[in-house]
Amino acid sequence: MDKQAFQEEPPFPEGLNLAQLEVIDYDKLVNDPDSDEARRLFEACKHYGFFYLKLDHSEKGQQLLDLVKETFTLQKKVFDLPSEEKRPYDTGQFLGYTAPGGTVIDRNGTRDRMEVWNIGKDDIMQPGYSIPKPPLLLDSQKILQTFTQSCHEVALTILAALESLLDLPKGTFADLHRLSAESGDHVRFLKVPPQPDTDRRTALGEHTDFGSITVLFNRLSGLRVVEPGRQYGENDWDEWPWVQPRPGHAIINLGDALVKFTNGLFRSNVHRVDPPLGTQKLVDRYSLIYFSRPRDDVVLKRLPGSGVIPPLADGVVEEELTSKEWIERRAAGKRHGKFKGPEHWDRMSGTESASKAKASPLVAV
Ligand SMILES: O=C(O)CCC(=O)C(=O)O
Ligand SMILES: [Fe+2]
Repeated sequence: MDKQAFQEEPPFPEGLNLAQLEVIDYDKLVNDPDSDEARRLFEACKHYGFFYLKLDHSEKGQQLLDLVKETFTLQKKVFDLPSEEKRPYDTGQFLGYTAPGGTVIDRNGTRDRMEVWNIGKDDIMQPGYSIPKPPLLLDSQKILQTFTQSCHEVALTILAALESLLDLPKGTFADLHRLSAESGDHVRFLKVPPQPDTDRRTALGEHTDFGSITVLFNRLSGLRVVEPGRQYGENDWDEWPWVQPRPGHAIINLGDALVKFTNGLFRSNVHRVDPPLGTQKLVDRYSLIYFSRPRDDVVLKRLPGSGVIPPLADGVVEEELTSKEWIERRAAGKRHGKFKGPEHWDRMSGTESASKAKASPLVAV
């Protein structure tokens, strides 16, 4: 049996230019946050800002993989609900349901080719929140809670290893990302349906994630990233490397908050989702994602007290934006009805230009 293939999915297409991402062992990070593995993680965060997290040979990791399987089944059932049952939950807000074509994916206002359900962490963990949901999701509170706790733990484990190498006081990141504090963390169900051969387009446009650590599970081709240091012209759109999902692994990427905390030492890589290729183009593409973000009230600025984080350049004054304000600004006009044109789009951007410009070489550990 090919260990790199998902048995229940059509095979990953051959001959694609693949992103060469590091593989980091979750078990080693859990057991020794000061190991060589942590140093490799640190280098991967400076270089690609994306890496694989190997989960399948530890008990904790395997528990998460079992949950992922269960949650994939749940999301399929949720998206299989008839449109009229889903539509009432599409209120134009970031959290809740977004029907296909409900967001714009570029500065020209092109519509997406995906279906999304964003479920807030506070809604999942705090019973009083209760954003309206269909019975299927209300009945699944327990599995969503366990998935949230498990992914949050993954994020904190990664952050603890990074914190030590950033020479920050122990517990800095744990405090900035408390599970019990209000924050923009959320679970995302994402479905990209097959597209006709005559009209195939990017499903989710290029972007950086807004928060700290993204824990992503997908099974098909589609995800594409920017190769560090490579400058892409308009015509090189099809040269972005593809990320091949690996059974037993999560794909992890860093978001804007970590770029801001580290004054650009870490990279929040620009990525997008194209329709799958080969025989994978015939089936629905699902992803299951946990976005971890700093507490709502945290101001996204260079963290003090580290000799490793580069100092601000002379004359640079950082903006005073909280994590909540940052997410609102970035998400604000992406809903189709709220989009106000290319300049408006540019004002919603995050750390994309820094991500594309910078290239820290991968240092071997
Ligand atoms: O589906 C994927 O592979 C990536 C999705 C993504 O980048 C996102 O939802 O922010
Ligand atoms: Fe993303």
